[in-house]
Amino acid sequence: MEPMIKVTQVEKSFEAGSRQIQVLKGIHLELYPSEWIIIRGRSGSGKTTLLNLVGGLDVPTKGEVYFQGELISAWNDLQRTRLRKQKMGFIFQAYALMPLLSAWENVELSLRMAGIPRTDWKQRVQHCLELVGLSKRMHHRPYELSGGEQQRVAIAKAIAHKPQLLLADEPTAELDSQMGAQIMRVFREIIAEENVTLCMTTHDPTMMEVADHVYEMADGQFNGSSGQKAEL
Ligand SMILES: Nc1ncnc2c1ncn2[C@@H]1O[C@H](COP(=O)(O)OP(=O)(O)OP(=O)(O)O)[C@@H](O)[C@H]1O
Repeated sequence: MEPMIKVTQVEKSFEAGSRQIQVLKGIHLELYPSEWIIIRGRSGSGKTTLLNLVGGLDVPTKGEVYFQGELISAWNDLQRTRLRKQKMGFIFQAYALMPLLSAWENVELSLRMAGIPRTDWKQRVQHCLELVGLSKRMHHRPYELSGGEQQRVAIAKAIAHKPQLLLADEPTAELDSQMGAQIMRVFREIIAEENVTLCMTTHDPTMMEVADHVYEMADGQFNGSSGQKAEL
């Protein structure tokens, strides 16, 4: 089977005044369809930088990033934006919901932005909100929801247009451990139901056993991989 994502010998440096800071120092990563991987590491180790490269938000200084066999690190901004819009969904630490819109309207907005025909909205919004366990809170606005519920709306939004790859940057950082575990269960269900592939970052050691693979990032490099799937 061909990997969905392949990262080969990737390096990334940033200019800081007259200095160059090398943040990624030779990363190799393969992510297969319907797999769930976690990139774990301390703050500043380079997790977000790597996720941005996998999601085509940025390009490496050296090395290659492939998506479904296409060398996306050589693509221009417009091509990468189009790819993100069609095939990827993003989830962040802060839930990024529209505060005046209900959960339902937030998910609907995501379908509108993705250019999905209006006739498909109702069924898809309902399905996504049910999938994240919010069937009883569909018409609540974000301020009427707990942090965990808001993050679940954000997940419903991110999967609404049926992306193949889901990228989640510290999705549980703002939540207590119980709500964090609930988000992990939601992810597992989404992978099973929607055949989505998930790449997420965390610095929480308790999250490790849920994924297919855990990559430990330290100072811009992987310390080897580990981790076995466990029951939630
Ligand atoms: N655009 C940029 N310009 C300069 N330095 C940057 C830039 N983006 C990231 N860095 C630096 O790269 C290093 C790694 O940042 P990154 O956000 O990837 O780490 P992280 O592991 O995701 O950390 P956190 O868990 O705190 O989000 C940090 O030292 C950061 O300051």
